[in-house]
Amino acid sequence: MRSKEFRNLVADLVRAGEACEPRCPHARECGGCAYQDRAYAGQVAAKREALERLFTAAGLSEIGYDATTFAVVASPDPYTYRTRMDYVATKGRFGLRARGKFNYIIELSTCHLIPPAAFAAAHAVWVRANELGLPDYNIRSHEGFLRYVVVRRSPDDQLLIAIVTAEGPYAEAAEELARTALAQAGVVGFHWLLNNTRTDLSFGSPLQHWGAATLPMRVGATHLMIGPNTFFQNNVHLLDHLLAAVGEAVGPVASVADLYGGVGTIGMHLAPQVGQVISVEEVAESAALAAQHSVAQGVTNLQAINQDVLSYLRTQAPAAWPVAVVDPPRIGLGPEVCAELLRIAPQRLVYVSCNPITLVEDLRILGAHYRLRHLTGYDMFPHTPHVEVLAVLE
Ligand SMILES: C[S@@+](CC[C@H](N)C(=O)[O-])C[C@H]1O[C@@H](n2cnc3c(N)ncnc32)[C@H](O)[C@@H]1O
Repeated sequence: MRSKEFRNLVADLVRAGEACEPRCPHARECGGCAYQDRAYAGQVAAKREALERLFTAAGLSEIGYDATTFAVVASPDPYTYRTRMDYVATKGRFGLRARGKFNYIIELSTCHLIPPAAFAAAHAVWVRANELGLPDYNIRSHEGFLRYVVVRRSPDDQLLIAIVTAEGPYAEAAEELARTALAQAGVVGFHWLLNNTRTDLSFGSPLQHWGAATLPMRVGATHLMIGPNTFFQNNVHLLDHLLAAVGEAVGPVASVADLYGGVGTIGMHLAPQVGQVISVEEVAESAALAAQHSVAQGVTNLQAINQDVLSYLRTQAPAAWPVAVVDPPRIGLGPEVCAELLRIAPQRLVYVSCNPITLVEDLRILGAHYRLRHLTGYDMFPHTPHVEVLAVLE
């Protein structure tokens, strides 16, 4: 099954579920939420059914998949769950893309994917930008300045705001936007990021910041920090559950490789229960934050390595560590990383996947030497077709 086919299958199954009144007035047209008009329990059941069909069609039962025990864990709250929202500023509108229409932005007066205060802070920056006469960015003609207002939000509702802009003579206005942002409830810092390319990305190189440079993210007993560009797990309500399941799957081992380690969210969680964590991450800023987190909290058994996973694996001897956790981006591990894992052959692989299609491709390769011991879905992205899966192989 291809990604598009899987998305369509999820959509068809969700649409066949029980209807409900969406909480958001924009839900029927906004691309941010596709399924708010379907009861949440039905959304979770539909994702379970879609995954079950995917895994069965892929023949995963040959490596130990058991449809009778497979479940998808619901988000404790399907609203206000996100740690990041990227609102587009273009052609006098501030909001998200219309469903199925890349170039049309729905003007949002509210958004239920983040807490009201987080939306209000981002919106206040947009309102002030208009008062200052700051031109927004035209995504067709590529003229203008303000491209995105990004809000990063911590589990305890502190906020980091960023504007992503093209180049322009607006340093004073940016300063004024920073003042506005920092006056909003919960905002600890404001970043000005430059994206001077034609590529429509809500990331950019840091130009200047006001207030705190990073946002404190407390996850369970762990204290982490993220910058405006750094990856962080998406769902504040379900993250503890996912981390607990990863911890249980890893167990009290001598060492664990945390591959695609990011800022150390999983590695720091595992550090108290294992002898050593080796966290491997290719983005320098994230790897540096993982190292800072361990130093700041007196964690002496986490080593943060700034390297591409494949090149790191090529330096490792067979049985280098008894357990590896892999949490790759949507493209998955791919054949080369899988081949290296098969060569090193840790006793257990704990795979956190944000893309079931690439997970299945990787599991078919890893199935040459591994059996599936556990498979659970996590609905980290309510109201969207996305779903996370945790797979444990031995
Ligand atoms: C899905 S995120 C997981 C991050 C982390 N495990 C967490 O829980 O926050 C994937 C991470 O892999 C990193 N990454 C992507 N490709 C990589 C590669 N080839 N080698 C190392 N890290 C990579 C990304 O920068 C990102 O931080």
